[in-house]
Amino acid sequence: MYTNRVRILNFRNHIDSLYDFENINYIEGDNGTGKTSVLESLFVLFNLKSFRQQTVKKAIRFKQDFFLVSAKCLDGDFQRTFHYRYETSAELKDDEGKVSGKAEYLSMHPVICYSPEYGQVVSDDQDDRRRFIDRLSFQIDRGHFDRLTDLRKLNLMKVSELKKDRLNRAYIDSVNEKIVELSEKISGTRECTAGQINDHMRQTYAELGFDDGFRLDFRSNVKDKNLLLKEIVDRRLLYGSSRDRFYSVSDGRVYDRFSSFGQKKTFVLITLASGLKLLEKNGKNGIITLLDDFEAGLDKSRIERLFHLFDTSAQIFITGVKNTNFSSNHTIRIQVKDGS
Ligand SMILES: Nc1ncnc2c1ncn2[C@@H]1O[C@H](COP(=O)(O)OP(=O)(O)OP(=O)(O)O)[C@@H](O)[C@H]1O
Repeated sequence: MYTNRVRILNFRNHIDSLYDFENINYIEGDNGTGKTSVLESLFVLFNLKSFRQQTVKKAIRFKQDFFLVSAKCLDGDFQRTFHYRYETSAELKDDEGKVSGKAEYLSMHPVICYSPEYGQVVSDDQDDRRRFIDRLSFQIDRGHFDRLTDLRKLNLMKVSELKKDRLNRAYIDSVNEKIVELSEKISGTRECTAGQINDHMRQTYAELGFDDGFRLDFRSNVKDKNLLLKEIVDRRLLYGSSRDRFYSVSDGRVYDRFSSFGQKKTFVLITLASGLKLLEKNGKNGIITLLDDFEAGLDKSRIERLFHLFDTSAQIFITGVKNTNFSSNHTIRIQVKDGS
């Protein structure tokens, strides 16, 4: 996917902005002018959710009823315009009308995104870490998406039964049978994706000559079936893929919090770049990379070496206060500010 032009209407501080893009785009502007929001609008369009810790609805410009993001894209050899409108719910259209089939749409244009607003593998919330691996896993294996949807439904059914005074054990056992089967598959897929990311990461850390070689450590409880009995005693969900956890590990030590900002940012960027390589290896192309506030906190040589990891993407969008490292690329200076 290649985005030629985007129109952003009533989206955060953007009243009605129009931008033309090239291969590598640098979106430059003072703080609060709406640089991140440009990337966010593209992310929302292609991922159907925001990377900020907020629902998409919050992006509607204050005092307005809806937002609209329209993008003229090159999809292989075809020109297509996508429109994502949010009023009370999301509505996605292309030139031919309503776009249906969420899984297919998402798999059509994978997006790799770095933003300080987007926790992913270093989020305090394990749900975000799982989601990061799931997005990559699902790009490789569409079945992963369906299995996650089914598991969510089964877990809800089990939780509602666990809340009842008198339990229907036969019902719980039959739900558990399916949960075990799905969880084993889901956790297996996640472990496999994390393993492949680790292979790329190991290689990248070595190639870049960084000695803080981090990797992802995957932990799952799906082999511990005793937890299914404990759930009945405790009356809460304890078993399955929804409890899978990911940790960042270096030299056998778990880093829940990184003391070095640069080390943490490097780890996230290398994880993302490894995700990009993994998708490419699995035949995905046309990948869009969003690098929000990319240069902040990184020295010049790190910026160059880390950026290089993404240069196979179909299109790259970088934001920053001042374009000093990418001045030979297409620069868009934005001045939206409060839009009033
Ligand atoms: N729903 C909304 N309606 C109107 N304005 C909003 C809304 N949500 C956020 N804003 C404003 O939009 C502006 C854009 O924020 P954004 O994070 O995109 O800026 P930025 O240029 O990336 O800033 P920084 O350099 O500080 O990261 C901010 O001034 C913010 O206050």
